[in-house]
Amino acid sequence: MTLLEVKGLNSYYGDSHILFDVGLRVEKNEVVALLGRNGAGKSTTLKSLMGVVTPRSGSVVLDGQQLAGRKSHAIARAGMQLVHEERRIFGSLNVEENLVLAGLTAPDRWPLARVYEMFPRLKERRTSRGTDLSGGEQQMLAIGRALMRSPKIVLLDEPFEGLAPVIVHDLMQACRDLADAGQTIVLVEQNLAATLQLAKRVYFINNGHMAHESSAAELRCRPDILQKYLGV
Ligand SMILES: Nc1ncnc2c1ncn2[C@@H]1O[C@H](COP(=O)(O)OP(=O)(O)OP(=O)(O)O)[C@@H](O)[C@H]1O
Repeated sequence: MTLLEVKGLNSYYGDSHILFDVGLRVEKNEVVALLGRNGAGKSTTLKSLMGVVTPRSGSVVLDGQQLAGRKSHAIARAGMQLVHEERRIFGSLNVEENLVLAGLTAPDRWPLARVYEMFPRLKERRTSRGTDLSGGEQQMLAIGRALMRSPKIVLLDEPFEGLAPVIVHDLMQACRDLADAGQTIVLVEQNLAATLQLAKRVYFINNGHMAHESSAAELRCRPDILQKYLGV
């Protein structure tokens, strides 16, 4: 079943046309990745889905509901969550307060215990303030906050960026558990190995245009595609 269907998305920053008729589809329970060179438009795509950037035209249908043109808070209520690259958490609040606050206005929410089961590290650190967390813990908290709202779909913008390999390993495991539990995810990530381990399908975006779609399995034996769209 298709959970998210995006068609003909055009987004701008001021007069700069950034996304050109972007389209993509995500099945329920699927992990889909969006890859592309720096500045290709990956973050802008996620922001356009979430209403952080308002697309000038196009359609974003989540579970039968048209979301294009709506405000982010309305899109969040409809079941979408974006975990920003810059991990928006409250530094002065502790882990548990951050989580509880995230769930407060949600129409539906995960029990705290379920987030702690997914991220045991957050349970250990539940009384620590946001500012006292490591980068990896902050990322776990940012994802945990999104999960508190029981989203139909989570958009992850470079979750592994700037993290030490050992932390990436732990976070990867948590993301895999999340995917195995049926969470639908759209992932933007520079770490190709991690992306291909998590995602089932991959879209390549090039200069704001959706350029190619491939299964992760195919990509593992087609370095030419990676070379063409990522230069790696
Ligand atoms: N707030 C902004 N105002 C103006 N232009 C922007 C803004 N944010 C991004 N851009 C431009 O839009 C284009 C797409 O940027 P975007 O951040 O979506 O790319 P990306 O694929 O996520 O790249 P990266 O991997 O470097 O994060 C780039 O040319 C970028 O310079």
